[in-house]
Formats: sequence, structure tokens, C-alpha cells
Amino acid sequence: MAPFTRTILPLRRSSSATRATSHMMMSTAAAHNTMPPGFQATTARLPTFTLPPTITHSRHDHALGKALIAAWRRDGIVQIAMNSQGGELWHDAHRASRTFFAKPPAAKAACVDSQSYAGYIASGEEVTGGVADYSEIFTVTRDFGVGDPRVRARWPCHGPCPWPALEEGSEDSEGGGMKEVMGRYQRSLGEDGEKVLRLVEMGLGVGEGGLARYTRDGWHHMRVLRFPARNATNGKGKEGRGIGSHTDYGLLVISAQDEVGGLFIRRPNQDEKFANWEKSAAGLNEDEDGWVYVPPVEGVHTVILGDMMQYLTRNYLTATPHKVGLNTRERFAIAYFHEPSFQAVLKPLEEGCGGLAHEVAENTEGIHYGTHFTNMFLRNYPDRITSRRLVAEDRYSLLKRPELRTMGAVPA
Ligand SMILES: O=C(O)CCC(=O)C(=O)O
Ligand SMILES: [Fe+2]
Repeated sequence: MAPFTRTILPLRRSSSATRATSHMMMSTAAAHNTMPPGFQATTARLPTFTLPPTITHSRHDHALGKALIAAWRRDGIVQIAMNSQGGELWHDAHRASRTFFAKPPAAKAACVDSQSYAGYIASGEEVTGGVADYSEIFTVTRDFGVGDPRVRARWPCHGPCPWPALEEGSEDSEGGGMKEVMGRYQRSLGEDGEKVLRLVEMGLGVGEGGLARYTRDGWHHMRVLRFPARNATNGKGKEGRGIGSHTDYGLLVISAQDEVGGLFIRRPNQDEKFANWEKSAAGLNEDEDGWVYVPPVEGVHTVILGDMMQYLTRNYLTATPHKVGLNTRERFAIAYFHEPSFQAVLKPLEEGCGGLAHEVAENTEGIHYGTHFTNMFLRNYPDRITSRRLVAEDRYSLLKRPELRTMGAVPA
């Protein structure tokens, strides 16, 4: 039975046009009884924000941007209402995900590409903080044909997305198949991501485009995830391991989860310092106190922040550490990553961000996002064919080349 039925609760939008506070409403989800067993955590009760249909830089947009920033600095995570098509798109994507993961192991294992990190990741294949995760994943990265000049030039991580073959008349082919369904959902999340970025610019007081200039030709990607029930992991390794504590790499992570529950986050905390682009934050505080359980809420996406947001804002906004616990039932979730261009070299913002009266970034050389992304995937998938080929062909050294640091230029 599909969790979270097709009918998404109507979210009150009518009175939200004038005051930022009216964008917030308390979640009504039954939060108490979905936390996976064996975890100690408080349970978040998060306000839900509604994004405007278009960003106009009105007073209202500025106030909303400030409210979002305050919420991240307090809670480490925000909820945004799904837009008018969002519920339907999530439902279809979630259905396509269930259909994919129900395929025989060999059919899933065939969805791998040696040049891109897109495609299937079997349970136990991903490693976070040195420990295997039991999530099963289909990663969607940008789909480049083998004739694309970037693929021919052997740019790291650039290659096709190995979608499952479309079987005529099967459940797979409904709505155009997994590729079409996920594409529609990802485009919608991309629009939300761009709106959120522009609101963040206003909230931080940085000029228009201060953040969004990096997402031109953004390396947006998506992880379609299935978590087995905790007693269905064949007794492999550490019991109850879903995904270990980590921060994600880019700017924003927009996610939706089904009704089962399993996500935990850490709130920003002055005493917990990390910079994942310098030293891995994977596994950090995994077994410490202080985790906050994020219960599933129907009709919302959650938004957390990634490493590049932390770097750009010099720790004014910090990447949100999170982990996933296995529950008594299998769980499905989809996480969309709104990212800078692969070729972007990011520099810390020089304005806004609360006056920057806090940490001064040590790395003023800038961060090449493509290198950061490649490092993260090499670390998480050391044995994947893509990692082995990348190393064997010394593709890594290309990351230094000027044509990979141009914010979107394509070699001739
Ligand atoms: O399952 C979730 O809710 C989050 C998954 C996650 O952290 C990730 O894919 O990086
Ligand atoms: Fe994550």
C-alpha cells in the first residue's frame, strides 16, 4: 500500500501573501510514534514555509528569506509546502521508485555506468565514515551521451545515466517510465531550489545572483532511496545502520520521505565545528547525544544546507549533519541536491551574512565544486567501477585544467 496517499492535504496559502509569519504553520503530523527503535533523540516540530509562485524581491520575499535563515540557524532544517503539482509528482516518483527497487537484483545491478556515478548502488555498497550503509539507491546525475565533448574529453563523473530499460506495457512504462517521471520531479524541485536560493540571497543581504550565479548549468542530482526494514539486512554488520552521519556537498538538499520515518539531524551548535571539504565530517557524532528526529509530514519537502553553503557564508549557515536509521518497515525517500556548476570555483561571500563577524574562511583560494563532488564520490564508492576507471585513467588530474573551472564552458 502506497504510503501517503495521492490526496495531499490542502495547505493554506490564501492569507500568506502579505506577512512572512503567515508563511509558517505548525506541522500537524503525528510525530511521536514513527522514530526507529533504539534511537535517543528529541523530535522536531517544524514550521512549514510556502514559496511564492515567483520571486519579485518584494518586502514579503525579503521577510521570507530572513525567516528561512533564522529557521536554519535555529533548527538546521526547514519544511516547505509542496507546490501545486508537487504532491502528484512525489507520488509518481515514489511509485516509480518502488517499481524499480522491486526488480530482480541482476536487473538493478545492470544500471551502472563506468564514467558517471549515476545508477544503482546496492545495499552495503555505499560507505559513510568507513561503515557500510544498507540503503539501496538510484542516483540521477546529469545524463550526458557518450558523444558529448565532456565525456569524450574524459571529464570525471561525466557520462550517461543508466536508466532501467523501459518494458512495454509494464508498470515501469506508465507516465513515460522512471526517466520521465524522475525528470519531471527533478525539474520541479530545481525550480523550488532556485527560488529558495534567491530568498536566501535576500535573507543574507547579499546582492542578487550572489548565490544563484553558481547554479547556472548546476550539477543538480538526485538520490532515490530505499531503506530495508531493520530486521531484513541479512544480519550484515552493525544492526540498524541506514546511512551514517554526514553532511551533503553542495548548496541545498530538498527531500521528501514516505510515512515510515528514519531521518535524524543535528542543530547548528557552536561547539561542533566541521568543514567537510577539508576533513571528512562523515561519521561525526554518530553515537553522541543531541540528535533530532525529523518525523514525516505529508505534503512537505524538507530543506537542509550543504557544505558549499557553509563555505560561501563562512559558517553563518552551516551544513546540516544528518543520518538515517532503519525502521521496523522499509522506507522510501528521495533527496534532490541543488548544486553549483561542476566547473564552478566558489569564493566566500564578501557581504551580508550577519556582517561576517564570525569565522573567517581559511581557504580563500576558493573551492572547485567538481573536485569536491569527485572527492566525495570517490570516498563513498571506493570499489565502484566508476572510481576504478577514474583512477586507472588518471581522470582526476583533469580537475585542475582551466576548461573544468569555467562555470559552464564546453570544450570544442
Ligand atoms: O533518507 C533521507 O531522508 C536522507 C538521505 C540522505 O541523507 C542522502 O541521500 O544523502
Ligand atoms: Fe544526506
